[in-house]
Order: sequence, then C-alpha cells, then structure tokens
Amino acid sequence: MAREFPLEKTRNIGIMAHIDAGKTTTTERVLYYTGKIHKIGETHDGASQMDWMEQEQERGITITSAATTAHWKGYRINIIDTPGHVDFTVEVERSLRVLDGAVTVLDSKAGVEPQTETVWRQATTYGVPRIVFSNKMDATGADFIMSLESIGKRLGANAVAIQLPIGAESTFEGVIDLVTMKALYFEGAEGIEVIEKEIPDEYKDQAQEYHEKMLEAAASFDDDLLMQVLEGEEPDIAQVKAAIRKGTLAVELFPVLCGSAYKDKGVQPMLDAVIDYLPAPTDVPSIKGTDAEGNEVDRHPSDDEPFAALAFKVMTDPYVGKLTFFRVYSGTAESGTYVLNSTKDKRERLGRILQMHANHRKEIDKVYAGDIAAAVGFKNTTTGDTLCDENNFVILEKMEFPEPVIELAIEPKTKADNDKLGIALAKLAEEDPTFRTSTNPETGDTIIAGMGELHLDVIVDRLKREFNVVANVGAPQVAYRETITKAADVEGKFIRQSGGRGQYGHVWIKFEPNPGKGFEFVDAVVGGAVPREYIGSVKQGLEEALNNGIIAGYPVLDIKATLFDGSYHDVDSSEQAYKIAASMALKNSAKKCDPVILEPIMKVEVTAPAEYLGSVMGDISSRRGMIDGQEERGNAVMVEASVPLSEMFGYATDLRSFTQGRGNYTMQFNRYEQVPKSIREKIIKEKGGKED
Ligand SMILES: Nc1nc2c(ncn2[C@@H]2O[C@H](COP(=O)(O)OP(=O)(O)OP(=O)(O)O)[C@@H](O)[C@H]2O)c(=O)[nH]1
Repeated sequence: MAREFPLEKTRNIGIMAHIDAGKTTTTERVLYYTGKIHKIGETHDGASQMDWMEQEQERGITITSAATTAHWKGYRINIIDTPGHVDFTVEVERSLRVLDGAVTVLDSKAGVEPQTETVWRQATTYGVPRIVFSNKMDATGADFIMSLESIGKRLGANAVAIQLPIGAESTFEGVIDLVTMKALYFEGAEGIEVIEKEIPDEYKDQAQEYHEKMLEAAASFDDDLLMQVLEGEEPDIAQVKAAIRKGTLAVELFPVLCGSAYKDKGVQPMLDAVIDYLPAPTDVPSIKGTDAEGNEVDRHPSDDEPFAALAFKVMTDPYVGKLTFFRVYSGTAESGTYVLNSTKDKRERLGRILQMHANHRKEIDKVYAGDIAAAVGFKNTTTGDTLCDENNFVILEKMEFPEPVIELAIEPKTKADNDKLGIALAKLAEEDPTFRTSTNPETGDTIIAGMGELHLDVIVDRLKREFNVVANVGAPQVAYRETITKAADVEGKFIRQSGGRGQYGHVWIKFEPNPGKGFEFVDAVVGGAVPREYIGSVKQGLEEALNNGIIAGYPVLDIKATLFDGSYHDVDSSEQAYKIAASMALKNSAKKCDPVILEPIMKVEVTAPAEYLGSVMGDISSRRGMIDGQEERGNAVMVEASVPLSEMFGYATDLRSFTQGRGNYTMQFNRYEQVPKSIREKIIKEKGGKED
C-alpha cells in the first residue's frame, strides 16, 4: 500500500497555551471543522472528545498528550495535545520533541501569561516554529493589539500580525486577513461557512497600516519582495506567503492570528495558516542519532531510509491495553513485523498499529516517515526509547527528564491493596518518566515522587479509580537530594571469614563532586588489584547505594567515582562482596567528602495588583525567597523570585488571602541548592539520624 499523504502534505503540530487560554476548545473546533466529530463537546460539560480521562474532565484540564489525526484541504494534520499546567511541563517538553511546529494559543484579555513564557522558551530551545492564535476575542477585556505587543515585550519575539479583529468583546464579528486584504466572517451552524467580504470602511486605515508592517516584516526574508515593497508595488499573495513561511520556518518570525474558538470565529483561517506557514517533516533538519559503533548518524525524513522512530508516550487504554505512541523519523514499518527497541536492546512485535482520531481509532497496516501512530502490545518500550530496523541499529537523541521534587508516602490498607499497589505503580511509572517510586528503607513505606502537588494528586486519584487501591496517603514532602562537596580517597572493605566459604571485597575509590553531570564511574585499576570480573559489581553496588543516600537517605546526585585500587582473595571474593564493599566506601565518604543536603529551588512568578506589591515581596522574603526581578503588567505587577520548595506549601491559600483573591502564581523547578545548617539538622533528625 502506498502512502496516502505525501510528506509535504503532513503537519505534525502541537497546540500550546497557558491554562485556560482555550487550547481544548480550539482543538475541538479544529476536529469539528476537519469533519472528524459531529457535535462540539464543551470542555466543562464533561463531553470533551480530547480529554478522555475521567479526572481530566472533572478538573477541566488536559493532562495527557493524546495524538490526534485530522484532515484539512488535502493535508493531514497530526495534533499533539499538550498540557497547560506547570506540573506537567515535561509532557510539553516530550511533545515538543516530536512536533515540527506549534500553535500558541493566547487569551486576548491577558496576552502572554507566565506559563506561555515557560512553554515558549522550551519551544525556542527545541527550535520549533510557531504561529500564534490570540483567542477569546469575544471576551470582556479582549484587546488584540495589547496581546500582539505582549509577545514582543515579554518574549522578545518578532510577532507579526497577519490578521486584525473586526470588533472586540461582544461586538467581535470576524477577522481581516492582512495578506489577502479581505474581511472574513463565519456563518451557518457553528460558523462552518467562511464568507469573504470587503474590509469595512472604518477598518480600512488600520488594515492598511498593519498590512504594510506585515509586508515589511515578510520582505526581510525575500530580497525581491523587498524591492517591490520599496518601490510601492503591491506584491503577489503567493510570494508574500512564501516569505512569511520562510521567516516562520527559520523561527525568526511569528505570524499572529486572532479569533474566538468559543464563538466559532477564526479557527478555519488558523488551520489554513498551519498549512501555509508551519513546516512539513521535510522542512525540519534531519534527526541525529548514534549507530552501533557509536558514530553519529543522520536520519532523513524519507521512506527509503531504514526505519527509525521515537516512542514519546505510553498510556494504558481501557479498551486495547497498552498503547505506545511513536513518531517515525525515517523509513517505514508494517504491522505484523518486528522492530528493535535499540535503547533497551529488545525486539518488539509491531502487532496492531492505530491512528487516533477524536472519536475513533483507525487500524493501519503501515507507517511512513513523518507519521505519528500508536502500537498496541509493546512489552518493553517506555517513553524516550528509540525503535529501529533490526538490521540498521540507531539510537536517536535522548529525551532528558527532570528529577522529581516532591514525594509522599502511601500505606495500603490491606495485603490485597498492597499487591495491587505494586502492579499499579509499575504501570504508572511506565507511562510517566517523571514519576518515580521507591521504598523508604527505614519504615518500609512506599514513596511516590513527582513534579508537583497536582502531579501526585492525579496519580493518587488514578490509583484509586483505575486500580482500586485503597490506601492512606501521607502529606507531600520535599524530595531532597544529597551530594558531596569535597574530593577524597575512601576505602571500602567487606571481609567475613567465619568457617566455610568467606566473603572478600576490598576497594579504594576516589569520590569527587561532579556538578551537573550526574553519576560517573571510572575504572582506573591497574595490575588487577580488583579483578576485571568484579569491576561491574563495584559500579552496581555504588548505583544501588547512591539511591539510599549518604547522610539522610536521599538519592545522591552529581558524584564521580574513580575505582583506583583494592585487593582480592582467590577463594572468598565474589560479586556480592564487591557490591557491599562499594556501598561501604560510599558510606565512609560521609566523614571525608563533606556531604550536603540539596533542596529544590523553584522559580516563582507572582502576579498581583500593584497595591499588593509590598505584601507579596515581604511574604517571599519570609519564605527564604530571593527576588529576581519585577515588571509591570498593565495595572498589575509580576514579581519573579527563587524560593525553596519546602517554603511553598500552602502558598496558594496564603496568596489568595493577602491579595483578596486577586493574586496568581506559577512555579517551576529551577535548581538545587544546599539547605542551610538549621534545616539540615532538622531533616537529619526527622530521618532518625544524627550528625557526627
Ligand atoms: N469567551 C471565550 N471563552 C473561551 C474561548 N475559548 C475557550 N473559552 C473558555 O475558557 C475556558 C478554558 O477553555 P479550555 O479550552 O478548557 O482551555 P485550555 O487552555 O484547554 O485549558 P486546560 O486544558 O485547562 O489547559 C472554558 O471555560 C472555555 O469555555 C473563547 O474563544 N472565548
């Protein structure tokens, strides 16, 4: 079977937005107009088609990134729904990894909001071209020009209006297309018909002004166009579009459109803009990877190259079981064949391949370069793994996931619940790489850790609902980490010789701080002081011990261990003995390497009316916070600060009370810092230890 859509007619896009800007509503309109759903579900009526998880509907927020396929004017658009809440930024990041372009949805009342900034900067990091849809033009307070200008002011981006609204708030009627210089109105049921008319007289001057600004911006990507503009000629529409496309693909120009998804206005021209200005898989640079020999290789978006794909989302579906979403970068693969998970070195059978539409799934026989699809029944693949042709090994660039910053203890009510909990947690961890589980070595409690309170809330909720686990849940705690601050040579010796076969493991390890580089192990043993076959055990012993910490039981970060000496015994040495010796060396580093406890420091952005500035700043200082900057936002101020996570519990309630409900904030993990001495002592005491 040949491919249905040429690569040039494929768009893999994401819709990104601040919470409540209208991403879900916009996506649903898109699915409606593209003919895939026939009744528009209101997100807050719980009838939403995209938000299929129960608690997503209840909370009215989109949590999972579901990939949905739609068709528009002979093109295929794959839409990856990205979440708007900061706790799920990693979901945004992972989708950015597999997208070629994005639509940023703004709320025309607010313009660029804090979370828009976070997501925008991530998209910039990944080089994702964007168009902007300034939504909610019908809402009270909507102001397109303010919204447009906020993109330049707050994001420093070259935002160029390619539309203007006709009217605003309750008089919002339609949009002016500044490229064709026509007015567009949306008539019929759900605005299904796009009617083109002349620009109303009272908008002609403004349209001309912004038309010229748009031409000027476009002309900087096309010399010929520039000449025409300078000579006052009216250029060809196709040429203008091509220049805007060029600037957009270079991530140097951001076309801005407007509308109201809720009032069915402006969505179809936005889809046209997706086709006109956002990249096809063939427009983006080829992806880099590593072959079996460790050489860097490029994989191009072509059906003729060997198959290479990236798994970007694993989810459990109530009907078909485990679904693994993947993006194909090169080559093709057919259902019923095997592919290699090169990250894990495991074969996977590509049983059924599904493509998800808003209200149904379509089974397909073959996937092509540039496609996004889901495989049913993969056994070993988790998010971030590469899938490739069995005979053409490649590992594509890895996704990086941040460390969880918050954790809580779960205590199952009965033995049966305990068994269910184990299975449930394993499943959830498979779906979500930012969610971790562990066991507290002292209490035996199960600990779950994640990116924020809401993240853990959702997980606890799913444990109850989907897996019927009844459990007591502890209060959320900060996920501290440990590291060392001084290099030293440390000995670890495990020798037991009491009748029968003994145990003998003996190592000398140099531990050094390794800032920002995680755990690194170097084998520098000479003359077989530690026999070859035990080196791996030393490394493994360290890895296990690092999880249990040095001083307070928190995982150890950023440490380099160089195994440089040791000794062995012909009979008594064993893998186990070297593992224990390694963990003893780590324990001994407590005395020599000045270990410290690290706490997550959050980047906090508080927005409140100006009269509360004093209280906001005072409160941040009382939370051991540092003010990083402040900025006016209309008649409000935005304060940016770095605050330890441990001081941020209950902040939502406090902020609400001292700003009479008018303050808002977002927070995101920024970095780790050493905790002050007084807090260190408290933590160690709580953990049942004592300082030497
Ligand atoms: N007035 C007006 N309201 C809108 C518009 N679009 C969405 N809304 C409303 O804004 C609220 C948020 O819309 P959603 O579509 O759920 O927003 P979202 O960005 O998907 O939000 P999350 O999924 O929570 O991140 C809902 O109450 C919508 O009905 C619009 O164009 N105009």
